[in-house]
Amino acid sequence: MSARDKQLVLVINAGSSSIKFSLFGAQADPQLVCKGQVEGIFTEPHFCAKNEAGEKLSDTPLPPSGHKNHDAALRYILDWLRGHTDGRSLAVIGHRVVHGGSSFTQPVCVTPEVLAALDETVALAPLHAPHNIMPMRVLAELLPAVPQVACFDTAFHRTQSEAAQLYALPYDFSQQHGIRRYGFHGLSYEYIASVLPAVDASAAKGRTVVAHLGNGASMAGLLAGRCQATTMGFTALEGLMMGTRAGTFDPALVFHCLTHLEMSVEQVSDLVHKQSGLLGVSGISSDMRDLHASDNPRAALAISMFCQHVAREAASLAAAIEGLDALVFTAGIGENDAEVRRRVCQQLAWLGVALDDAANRQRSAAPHRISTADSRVRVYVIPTNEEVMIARHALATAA
Ligand SMILES: Nc1ncnc2c1ncn2[C@@H]1O[C@H](COP(=O)(O)OP(=O)(O)O)[C@@H](O)[C@H]1O
Ligand SMILES: CC(=O)OP(=O)(O)O
Ligand SMILES: [Mg+2]
Repeated sequence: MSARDKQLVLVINAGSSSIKFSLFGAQADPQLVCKGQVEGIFTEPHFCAKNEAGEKLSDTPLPPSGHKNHDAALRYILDWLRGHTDGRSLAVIGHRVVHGGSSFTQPVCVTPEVLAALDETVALAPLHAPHNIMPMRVLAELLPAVPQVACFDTAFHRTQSEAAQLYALPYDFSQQHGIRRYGFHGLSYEYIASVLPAVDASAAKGRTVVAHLGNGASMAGLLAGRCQATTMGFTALEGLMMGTRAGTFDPALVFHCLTHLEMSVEQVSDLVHKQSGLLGVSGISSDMRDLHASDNPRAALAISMFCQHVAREAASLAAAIEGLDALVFTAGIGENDAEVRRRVCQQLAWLGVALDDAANRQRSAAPHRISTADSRVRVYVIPTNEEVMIARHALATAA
C-alpha cells in the first residue's frame, strides 16, 4: 500500500443552486467514503450526507444566521468533512467544470493561469461556470498545499468529426471565434462508456445512444465508446427541452424578441434558460416528479413533448452512428422515470426497440436491461457516476 492509498480525493460538482461533494479513497479504483450536497442555496439551504452504504449521516438546514450563497455552502461542507476524514489527508481535489471552451480538452491542474482562462468561459456557460470556478479559488486559499484538478464536461466530445462539430456558419468566422458544438455531460458519457463493456460487450464495441436525462438533459451517439454526435452544442442550451431550458428552437426567435417585443438581452436569456422547458410549458414545475403528480393538462403536454424530443433525437443520433445496438438511459429522469422510458421506447418500436414492461418498472441501483430478450435494440438503465470519473481523472492528472 502506498502512502497515497491512505489519503482521500474530494470531488466538487457545483451547480447553479447546489454544491454536491463526494469523498473517495485515493486508490486507482476510488472507493466512495461519503457523499452529500447543499441544495437550495439561495432559498432554504439544506445539507445532507450519506455514507458509502447510502445511510444518512446528516440531514439538516444550514444555520439561518449564515449567508445564502455558494461560499457559505462550501464552507459548511468543508467544516463537516473535517469531522469525517478519520484523520486522513486530501491527496487531490477534483472539480466538474461544465465548459472547457476551446482551450481545455482534457483534465488540468488548477493554476492561476488556468483560473484566468476559465474566467473567459463564463459567457459560454452562464448557468454553470461562475459556480464551477468559485470553489477552486476558495479551496486554493483554504488548502493551498492540496492540488486541484479541473475536469471538463466538453472534453469527451472532442472525438466528433469536424463535420459533426461545425455549424453551417462561415468557416472562418467559426474558427476565429471558437464556435462549434462543444457538447456537454461528457463526464457522465465517459463513465457510461467505461462500464458498458461489462454490461454489453458487443454494444460497447458497436453503436450506442446514451440519454442523460437530468435537470440538464442531452444525448450522445457512441461508436466503440467514442462520441460521434451529441445534442448539446456551443452551450448547454441546445438539443432536448430540459427542466428550465428551452432546448433547440428557431434562433430567429431571439431577433424577434429583441426587436419586435423590445425585450433586453438579459430578458431573452432568462426566458430561454430559466423560464422554459418543463417549467415553461407546464407552468408548474421543472421537476418531472411534480409533473407526473399533477392532473393539469399542461403538465401532461410538457411530459409528452419531453418524450417526443428524446425519441426524435435518438433516431437522429442512430443515423449519425449508422445503426443502433443499444440505448442507455441515465441521470435523474433516465434512471428513475419508468413512464418516460416506456413512452420513448414505444415511439422507437419501428427502430427495433421492444421494452420488457416488468423489467422497466423494476428499481435497481445497478445497471440492468429493460428490453425483451428478442428486442433488436438492447435497452439499459445505467446509473451514472460523474463523481467517480472526476476522482479517477484527478488522481491521474495530479500524479
Ligand atoms: N423518481 C423520479 N421520477 C422522475 N423524475 C425524477 C425522479 N427522481 C429525480 N427525477 C428528476 O431528475 C432531475 C434531476 O436529475 P439529476 O441528474 O440529479 O440532475 P442535475 O444533476 O442536473 O441536478 C429532477 O429535476 C427530476 O426531474
Ligand atoms: C451541462 C449541464 O446541463 O449540466 P447540468 O445537467 O448539471 O445542468
Ligand atoms: Mg447533473
